[in-house]
Amino acid sequence: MTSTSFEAARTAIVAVGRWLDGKGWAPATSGNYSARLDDGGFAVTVSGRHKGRLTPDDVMRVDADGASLDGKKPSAETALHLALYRAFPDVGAVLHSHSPTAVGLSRAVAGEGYRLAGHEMLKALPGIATHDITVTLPIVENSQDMAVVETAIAPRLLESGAIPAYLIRSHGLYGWGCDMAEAERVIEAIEWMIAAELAERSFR
Ligand SMILES: CSC[C@@H](O)[C@@H](O)C(=O)COP(=O)(O)O
Ligand SMILES: [Zn+2]
Repeated sequence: MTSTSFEAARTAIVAVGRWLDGKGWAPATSGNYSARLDDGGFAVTVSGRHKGRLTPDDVMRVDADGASLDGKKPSAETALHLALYRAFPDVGAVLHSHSPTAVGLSRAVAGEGYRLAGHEMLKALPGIATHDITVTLPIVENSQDMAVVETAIAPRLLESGAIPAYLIRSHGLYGWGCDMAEAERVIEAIEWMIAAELAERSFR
């Protein structure tokens, strides 16, 4: 499923906000979520709302250019969501989380990516059927100008073996999937692998 009704998207987005906040991955109004709609538009979280306390009214509609269709103010990062829907027609949902572990990794590690290798959890990512693989989680620099972030990440998304996630340094994690369940799985799997690597280092 790559698109859904607005009402179903609202329900799914409210629920995913509660889940991410419960994990500690959506503090202090951070994060934003979206879904592709049947009518060609997109459901996205209203800017500035606490994502663990969303109501259906905190989920709004935008067109493919990000213009508000109901007078509300869309997420400041709507352009990053729309870029993913444009690049991948089979993407149905995009999630953005702000976990301390993922952000800590992005600050501690220099360079343009972080390699994840050998984890059984890699099989939670779409298209991966073995632990015996190395993937790169791209890291791009943060900017308040979404066009700058989008330009930095665009070529990385199309690399061979690219995974459906990236980190913005000192900011947070983006993950996506064909539907909300797959996007949740991607975020949860990446977060888990980052936490596992942190645990591994602490044991050494
Ligand atoms: C402390 S709020 C973090 C924001 O600046 C931003 O990064 C974010 O994730 C939420 O912005 P929003 O406009 O509510 O979608
Ligand atoms: Zn953010």
